[in-house]
Amino acid sequence: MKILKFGGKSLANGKGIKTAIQIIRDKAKQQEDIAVVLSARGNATDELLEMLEKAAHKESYHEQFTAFKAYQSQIDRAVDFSEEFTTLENLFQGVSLLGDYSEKIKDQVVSQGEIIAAKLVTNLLKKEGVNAHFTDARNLIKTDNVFGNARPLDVISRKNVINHFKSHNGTTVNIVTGFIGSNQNNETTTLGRNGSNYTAALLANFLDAEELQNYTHVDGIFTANPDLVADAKKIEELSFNEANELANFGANILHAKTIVPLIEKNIPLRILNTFNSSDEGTIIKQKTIKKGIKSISVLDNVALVNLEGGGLLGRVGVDARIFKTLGEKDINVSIISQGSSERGIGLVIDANQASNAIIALEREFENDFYTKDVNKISVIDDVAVISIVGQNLSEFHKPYNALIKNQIVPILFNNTVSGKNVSLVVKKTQLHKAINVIHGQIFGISKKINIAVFGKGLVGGTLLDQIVQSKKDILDKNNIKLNVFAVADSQHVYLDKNGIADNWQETFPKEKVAYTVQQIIDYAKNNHLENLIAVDTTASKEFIHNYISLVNNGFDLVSANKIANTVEYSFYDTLRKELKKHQKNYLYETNVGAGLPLIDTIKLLHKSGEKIKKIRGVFSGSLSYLFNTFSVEDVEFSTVLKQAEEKGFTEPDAREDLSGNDVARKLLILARELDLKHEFSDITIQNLLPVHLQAISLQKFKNNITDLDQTYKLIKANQQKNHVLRYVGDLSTETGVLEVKLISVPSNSALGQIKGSDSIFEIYTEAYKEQPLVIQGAGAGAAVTARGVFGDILRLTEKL
Ligand SMILES: NC(=O)C1=CN([C@@H]2O[C@H](COP(=O)(O)OP(=O)(O)OC[C@H]3O[C@@H](n4cnc5c(N)ncnc54)[C@H](O)[C@@H]3O)[C@@H](O)[C@H]2O)C=CC1
Ligand SMILES: N[C@@H](CC=O)C(=O)O
Repeated sequence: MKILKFGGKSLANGKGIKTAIQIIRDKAKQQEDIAVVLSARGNATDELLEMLEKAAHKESYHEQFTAFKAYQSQIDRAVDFSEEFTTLENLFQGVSLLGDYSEKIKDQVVSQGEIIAAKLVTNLLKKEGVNAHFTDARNLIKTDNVFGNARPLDVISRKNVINHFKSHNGTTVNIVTGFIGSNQNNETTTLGRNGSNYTAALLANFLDAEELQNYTHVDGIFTANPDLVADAKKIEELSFNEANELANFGANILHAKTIVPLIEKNIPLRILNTFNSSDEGTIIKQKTIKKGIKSISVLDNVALVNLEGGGLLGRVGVDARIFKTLGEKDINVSIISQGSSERGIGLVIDANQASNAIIALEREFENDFYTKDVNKISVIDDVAVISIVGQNLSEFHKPYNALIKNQIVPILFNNTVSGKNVSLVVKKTQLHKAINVIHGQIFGISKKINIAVFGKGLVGGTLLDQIVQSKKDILDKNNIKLNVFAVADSQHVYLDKNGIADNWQETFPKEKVAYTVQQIIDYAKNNHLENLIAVDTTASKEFIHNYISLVNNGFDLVSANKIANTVEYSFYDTLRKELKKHQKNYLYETNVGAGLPLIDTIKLLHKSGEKIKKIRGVFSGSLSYLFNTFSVEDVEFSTVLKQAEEKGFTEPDAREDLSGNDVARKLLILARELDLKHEFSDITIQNLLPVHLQAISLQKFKNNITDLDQTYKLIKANQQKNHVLRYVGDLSTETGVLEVKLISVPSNSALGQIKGSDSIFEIYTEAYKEQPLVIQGAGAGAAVTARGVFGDILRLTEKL
């Protein structure tokens, strides 16, 4: 036999009840041996309780009652509910007169919901030709006298059920009311939370069913609550033990007491979706094939009570007193944590009981306060418990590290001795983010990286386009979801927590709003965005002052902007200390050589102890292009400069390149990588700009750009034969000299032979003494730079 159980939503008017009837009918027609257990339909239980409350407060419940009756009768007007409706009317009237009600009355009221459901379904099935039999569970499930949460009496209930099914067998399909029973005086009782599931589990146990099929409105048990984690996936199978842990820790589709009768008889429980008949659901059984982490569940209506005191050390019986005190107040402790120093004990309890718990504990430990053995009993009531069911402790460092990287420091930990369940208490405000971080980490379904791009000019804009083009591939290949939630220029931002549109260029002007960086930080916080990266593709001297605040607020940094690495050393140093303190990363590979792997190589050589003696080369892509072209073509200097600008090689203000500042910055960045604490002012720079073009506005400079032509014509003409101009940087760690200057070199030398916008870096080390290690390639350009920034982002995603 199979027991089928249908929940309230599966029996609601419309598609629910229609489909439920079809499912039962088809199984009956296929001569499956089934019994059906039903909850109240739709929101009937809640509505009955609301009306009862209204009656107790002498408020009018009549309108709601009329609507209730209409809803319940709507599907089949032939069913006679007069007995149930009259019972309810009488009960409400009585309660209204008294202005109060007991748990016993409440049970009589709510039980009508299940009775009405079972009567209706029986009738509908009969119309479909099924030999359905209305079965009132009050005649079968006998309970104690605890109204509202009655405990079934095993022996007598078992006997009643077996006898009933003996006399109603064969083609009969028993339609049983869930949730309700009766005591020895035949007074109606109810089985408490998840009571209908409990009835179904008891029936399965008493009748040795082969399976219990629980029809719900979801496809099964998920790796996490899909309302909180968009990436949550359905679990195919769970063991009873895992289901039990999930049940204990808030997976409200299950309840521990409903699993026990199934474990006893090894009866599988299948969670199915009434509305998705093609889905196999989740099966819960004794043994499963797949091992490992199965699900994350949450308890969010909890409080953490903390009892602290130096005098607790070595004292016998403290825990016993705590539990006795709480037990007397009927307060259940779901987690206890005590350090080996015994100076503090943390207890997780239901949030609604926190005040009672504090009052009771303060009373119990009153004398211990006087003797100063206990200093403090406090409560943190805005906490939540996340339980990772199936989590092996040996693997726990992964989600833990991910939490810390996202600035979520759990308040308390707890694990089961079997090592298959770890629970964390976190601040409720961090719950959403925490559960997503853990889920992404342990299921590896896809790790979501939330990116804010500051600066949407040449490099930033190209980067955004590259992300749009590649994000699907990256998701498919690497399981990484790149979610750009903010794009900003100097004044406006376009925000979307679910990711900017692919046509962001068109959307930006429509969606943009004025902003401060703090508002973007708050946006990320309020939307629980995890794995945050801020990308600086500005050339701004001001923007870098946001770096520390971004780092403090959980962002890792990627930057094409060279300013932060080249302002005074104290800033450089402070930023690194903040990064270390917050375990954040700052990647800036494109600062020198655009997309070339230069900084990484230098770092690696330096870290490995290889002494770098000298770095020399053409550091600037734009000046490389400028002099490569100008040296060999008969063309004006200003014309080539304009071409370099148009090709995106120059800085937003090309004078940054011509002044030598940009190359000097690159030199300084490399020097600092080698632990030289140089300042920008320590660099000897040959400025290629005549004085009158240096301090004027950018526009004026552009208008007078041809003023450069005569000077460079002369310099070019005065060179030795077969020589070309190159603007080079020279860094000597031995002398500490950093120099940038224009030189003339033989056209067949290494520097003389470079083409286009190529940069070339010659790295002389102890191992690479005579023949330097050479890195050469495009040293500027939006596409290569954006690709380099993208590379940094991807490098970071591996660390997150
Ligand atoms: N072009 C190249 O080959 C390379 C460029 N870089 C660096 O990339 C950076 C960007 O260069 P481009 O894209 O050519 O510049 P760009 O001028 O085209 O774009 C800069 C963008 O930053 C925005 N911006 C300015 N101040 C801002 C602020 N405070 N907050 C937010 N946005 C702000 C501007 O509105 C503009 O959209 C520069 O720092 C440059 O040194 C680095 C390596 C190579
Ligand atoms: N303007 C720079 C761009 C890269 O940093 C250069 O020309 O090298």
